[in-house]
Amino acid sequence: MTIQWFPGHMAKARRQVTEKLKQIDVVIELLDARLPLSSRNPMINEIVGEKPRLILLNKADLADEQVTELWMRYFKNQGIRTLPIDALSGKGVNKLPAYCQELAADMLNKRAERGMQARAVRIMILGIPNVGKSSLINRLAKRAVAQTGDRPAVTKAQQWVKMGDSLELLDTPGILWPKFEDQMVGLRLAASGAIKDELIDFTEVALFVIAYMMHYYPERLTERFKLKQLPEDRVEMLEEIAKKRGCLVSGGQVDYDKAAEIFLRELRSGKMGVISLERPEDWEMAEPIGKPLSLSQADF
Ligand SMILES: Nc1nc2c(ncn2[C@@H]2O[C@H](COP(=O)(O)OP(=O)(O)OP(=O)(O)O)[C@@H](O)[C@H]2O)c(=O)[nH]1
Repeated sequence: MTIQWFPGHMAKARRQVTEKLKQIDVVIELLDARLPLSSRNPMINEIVGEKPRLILLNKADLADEQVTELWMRYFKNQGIRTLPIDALSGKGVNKLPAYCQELAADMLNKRAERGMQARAVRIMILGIPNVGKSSLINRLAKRAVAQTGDRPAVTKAQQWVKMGDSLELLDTPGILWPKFEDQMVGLRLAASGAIKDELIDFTEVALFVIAYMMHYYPERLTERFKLKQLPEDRVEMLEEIAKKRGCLVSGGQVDYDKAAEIFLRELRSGKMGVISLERPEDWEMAEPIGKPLSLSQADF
């Protein structure tokens, strides 16, 4: 699904989320474990405010476990609890109810002090498109309440889904936009498959990922493409990939775009192993790896 994120739509999305939040005790912020900050809404702290929050690092099955640990530490330092999960297989999801109960303890205690009846903790899921919100809702509800993947925009009344006696989940997630102002974010989202292929320049995105892998995962490249040594730069690396995958045009020239597309498909299908596309330190670097991509708000 491509969402046309124009300023009016962002304001509307924010209003809708803010409205839903009034009924919520604990917010579940869903991020992509491979690119947590790039898959995060830039105004999330302002939107969520002081409400207790849990960050779920979804698609952890596709991320580098060691890097996921660095991210958990990063968010812990900001006072936010994280849980890596895989919404498809359900791995990690069973810990969620206990975490939500802990985060809602203040609210529950206050109610008890005032002599009010105990009630279920109400939670909702917030995240950018394609991060796995519907997959998680279906997993938590143990049935298909939210549709995943491509679907027409169908509006239906929101409902609470009971999760045991102590938790209630809002069956419609809050959809927010990513950070458009940062072009590196666009590259990471494109690499992860979050942006429609028709809208991306394969070569640009592949060169970004190649540069990243030459730095952090050089042996994956040499092993996958059977190279004795790593080439000098990323363009040479893409040339090698083109040669290995038979992407040649007449006159012996290489077809960069075809090679880039093949490379990205191999990356996304996990053929190069689990890979994280950003690390906390990338956000502190003066010269980021890779070059910017020109994406507009309408591309998401
Ligand atoms: N490998 C892996 N894939 C996942 C996981 N969670 C979701 N996906 C896939 O990611 C894609 C997007 O999942 P959805 O649940 O539709 O995401 P969403 O956030 O509801 O997306 P929108 O409806 O666009 O807002 C689907 O192809 C899912 O199968 C996960 O934990 N691991």
